[in-house]
Amino acid sequence: MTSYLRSWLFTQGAETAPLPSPVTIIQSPPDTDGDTDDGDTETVHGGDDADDTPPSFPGLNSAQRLSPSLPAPAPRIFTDARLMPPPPVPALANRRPGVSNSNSLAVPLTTLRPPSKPSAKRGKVALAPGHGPLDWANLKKSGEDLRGVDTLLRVTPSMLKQHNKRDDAWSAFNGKIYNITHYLSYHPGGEKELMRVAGRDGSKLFALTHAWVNLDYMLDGCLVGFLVPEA
Ligand code: HEM
Repeated sequence: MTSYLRSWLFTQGAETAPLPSPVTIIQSPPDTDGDTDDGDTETVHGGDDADDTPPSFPGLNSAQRLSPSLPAPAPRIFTDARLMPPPPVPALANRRPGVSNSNSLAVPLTTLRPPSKPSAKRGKVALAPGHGPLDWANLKKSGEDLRGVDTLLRVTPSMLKQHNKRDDAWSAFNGKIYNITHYLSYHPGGEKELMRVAGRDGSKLFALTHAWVNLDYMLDGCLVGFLVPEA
């Protein structure tokens, strides 16, 4: 093939025309029949048969070359958010304090209620030195008699009423009678507050003030007996 072309070139005016450069690209008119493999190559190689010339890109006849050169559209990049919608908001995130949620796994309503505003009346008092909670715990362990009675008693309301003094104070809490005399100076709310229930049933006031306090544990060494109706 190459030798044929070379001989053709030489016979067509070898005397006047200079020799073609070793590699010459000759652009042929567009192939009308679309047949590109018929041996009519567009490139003529000089020298040997080695073909190291990269192909034209885009191809000489490609539609890309024919179309007006428009800027390439920016690639559309889909982010994760576009491809995958955000997860649904969990039901617990929508809950409102104090509002019932039909979801059975919801936190119990009692824990969703907003905390009550602290009352202006409430407040801890400065306890005397040696009268902190740990001191009270140590006093209970000391074995000192905090009850003032030998055996547990059946206490009627009228009996209870007689123990309403600072140095002899009993009070009823949930059916149990406690001698609160020794505890008065250890009470974080102050003696005065605690004395309000001396000689009477303090269950309601206690529950309204600080129901979370473990009274039965704190005063276990002060148990006097049990509240019973009048005979
Ligand atoms: C004998 C039964 C009682 C015991 C064992 C007791 C025990 C306590 C304890 C442990 C605290 C500290 C609570 C805390 O830091 O969270 C406290 C605080 C207080 N208590 Fe009592 N209490 C008793 C009865 C009462 C009663 C009947 C009243 C009301 C008349 C009362 C009024 C207060 C007040 C106002 C405080 C301060 C609350 C605060 O920290 O804001 N306590 N009490």
